[in-house]
Amino acid sequence: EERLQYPAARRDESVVDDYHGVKVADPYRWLEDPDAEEVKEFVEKQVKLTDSVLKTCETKEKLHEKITKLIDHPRYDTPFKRGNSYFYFHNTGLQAQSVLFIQDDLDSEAEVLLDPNTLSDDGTVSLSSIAISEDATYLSYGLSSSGSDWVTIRVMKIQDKKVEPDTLSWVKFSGITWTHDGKGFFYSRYPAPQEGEKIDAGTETNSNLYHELYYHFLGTDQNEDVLCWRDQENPKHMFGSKVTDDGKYLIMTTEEGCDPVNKVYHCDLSSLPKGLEGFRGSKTLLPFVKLIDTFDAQYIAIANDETLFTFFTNKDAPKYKLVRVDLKEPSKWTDIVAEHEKDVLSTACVVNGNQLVVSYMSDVKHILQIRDLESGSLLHRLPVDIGSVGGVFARRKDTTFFFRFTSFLTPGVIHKCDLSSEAPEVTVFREISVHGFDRRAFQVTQVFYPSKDGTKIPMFIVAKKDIELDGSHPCLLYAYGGFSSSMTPFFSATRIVLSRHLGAVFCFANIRGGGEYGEEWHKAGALANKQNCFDDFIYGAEYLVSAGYTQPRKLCIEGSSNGGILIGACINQRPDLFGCALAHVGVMDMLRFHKFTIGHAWTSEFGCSDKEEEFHWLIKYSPLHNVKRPWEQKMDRFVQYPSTMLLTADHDDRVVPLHTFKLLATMQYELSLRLENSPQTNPIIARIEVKAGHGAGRPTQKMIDEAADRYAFMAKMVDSSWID
Ligand SMILES: O=C(NCC(=O)N1CCC[C@H]1C(=O)O)OCc1ccccc1
Repeated sequence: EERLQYPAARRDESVVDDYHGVKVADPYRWLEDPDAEEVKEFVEKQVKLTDSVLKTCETKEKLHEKITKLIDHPRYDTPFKRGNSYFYFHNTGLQAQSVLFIQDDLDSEAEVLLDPNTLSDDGTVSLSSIAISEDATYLSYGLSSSGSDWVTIRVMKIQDKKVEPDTLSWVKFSGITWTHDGKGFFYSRYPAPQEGEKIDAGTETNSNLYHELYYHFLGTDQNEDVLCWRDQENPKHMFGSKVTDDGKYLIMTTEEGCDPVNKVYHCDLSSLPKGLEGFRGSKTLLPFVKLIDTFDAQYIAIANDETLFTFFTNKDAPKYKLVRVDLKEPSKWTDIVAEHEKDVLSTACVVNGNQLVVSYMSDVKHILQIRDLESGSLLHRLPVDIGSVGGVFARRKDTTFFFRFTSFLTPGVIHKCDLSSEAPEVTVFREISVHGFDRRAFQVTQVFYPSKDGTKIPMFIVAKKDIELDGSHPCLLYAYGGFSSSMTPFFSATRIVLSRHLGAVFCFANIRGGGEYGEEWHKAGALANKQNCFDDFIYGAEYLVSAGYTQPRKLCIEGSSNGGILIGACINQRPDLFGCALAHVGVMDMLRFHKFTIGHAWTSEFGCSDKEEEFHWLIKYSPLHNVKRPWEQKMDRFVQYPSTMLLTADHDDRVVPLHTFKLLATMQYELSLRLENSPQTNPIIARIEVKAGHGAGRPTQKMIDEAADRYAFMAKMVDSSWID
């Protein structure tokens, strides 16, 4: 087939860095400036090239239509109580953003409280967080534009839905937590940009440093807010806040990266002589007591009775446990729910006065239990199918709570659990049905295949029932592998369409780096062990081929963000194993990622090229630095890179687009431009979205458009035919 004409991108051979004596060229360094005319031209040419390729992907329109139809079903999230009202999010199907509803009772008329779709004409303003005051008088909410991490906090009076003038800017990576007097709330922010420092809400690449914790008094200007905490000596530190259920304590957590470890400071708000008012206009920080002042474990406060606190922790418990401490005797800790020998404690939430709702992850499936808060002893097991439980928003004073259940073949069920009688009563509160989807046509299998070092890796395989294991099927293999983030079953309308109309098998490999088996599993795929993630994924692909599900030229691999590294590294290491590769918002320059926006927080997972030993970990797998021509390697047969689509967006300030731009230019040059008649005929392209970010808050239409594009590309490249 004809070879693509790639746009030539300038190579500045003069840019060579010295990492601990090792010279590393970075000829596309100029692509790191999103505002440079030359970069805008680069993007324009790449968009044109990609559009020309997408025009030849004939399943695009049909995929778009089928995905739109299947996504167009009403979706609800779990209801939660504040004051005497219930709140829940709902999407009728194709709304750009879900809408927040309020109702007095579960079966009374619900009305719209906040509809983010009215905040922009193209649905690109999204709700990033909400917090309702204790008596449900006020709703404070964070708005983000074009998918950026930057948030503007607003406040609405619930009773008349009037939006107050309060507007808080420069908010990022922030919770919102009200004091129970309803006078205001704690939130986190970054300092306003210095003179001349360009911050334009999501397209800048400046590093986010010197996080601060503030308290905002309702009805005042942001510049009157009380600075509660900051740490000038530790620019990477980030501060979270939570007011306890009894309204008495402010619990502040400090993180310095993405590892599940944090400090815990507490402040007894009732002991402040003049309350928080006493701090207005002063630079004095709040008087915190340091309960935990190291980063050797994670501690999340889940309940307290006066000074007796219950914490969710991984201290000496990589599969997590619940512990208790009296603030008056901070060195005496006792186990309440001991670490399970196999299952990972995932969530714990106090409910019904003195009970706990806890969920465990057992071989990547959730178990739900009710336990006694005081002793931790098991009271009830709640019946849930094989799948994922989420959205448990319980309050100590509620006897009822709701939870969401989903799985690969269950679009989403909201269950209600009533604990008012002796035995819990679990009922279906809302069932999300997807018309035209018949789960009986599909089957889900969980396999445990051995990786390179023999470690058993779980993988979910979803396929139409009774397929022939003759290697003929297109297959989509997805993984993430990092940040102790676990990938449990979830419903994807898009993948159902791929299965039904392209005959695709879709798979999810729970590779190391995730949290599926606790912190050991996470650490086994991080820092010096990152290659385990790639081995796990490669062996998963080999398993799918040897078991007859698919064959290399029909196998498409896909990953996002940290999962984008996975894709970049795997096509570098095994270009022969895949027919297609889709890498979303990947971190592709592992030597420089820590210099941009929040990248510095990821050194806990990847290490940092500033350190010699860690540089040698990173240079070995960094996608940008390991693009090699397979036909020049000692590959045992003629090999080229799979057809590759890199995806990014102009307002992605989590993983800045420069990673994708630099890898794209490098692959197009090394594999094609630098040779006459290169053997690389598989396309290497990028899909660059505008007015979009890392993914959170992306409007439905943009998600459908992107899915249709990338899977039409996949369909063409693995040469799968449409099934009506
Ligand atoms: O950076 C992340 N999360 C990690 C993240 O988004 N990553 C990690 C690598 C690339 C990208 C991804 O995989 O989505 O969130 C910001 C944050 C908040 C609080 C404390 C530290 C950091």
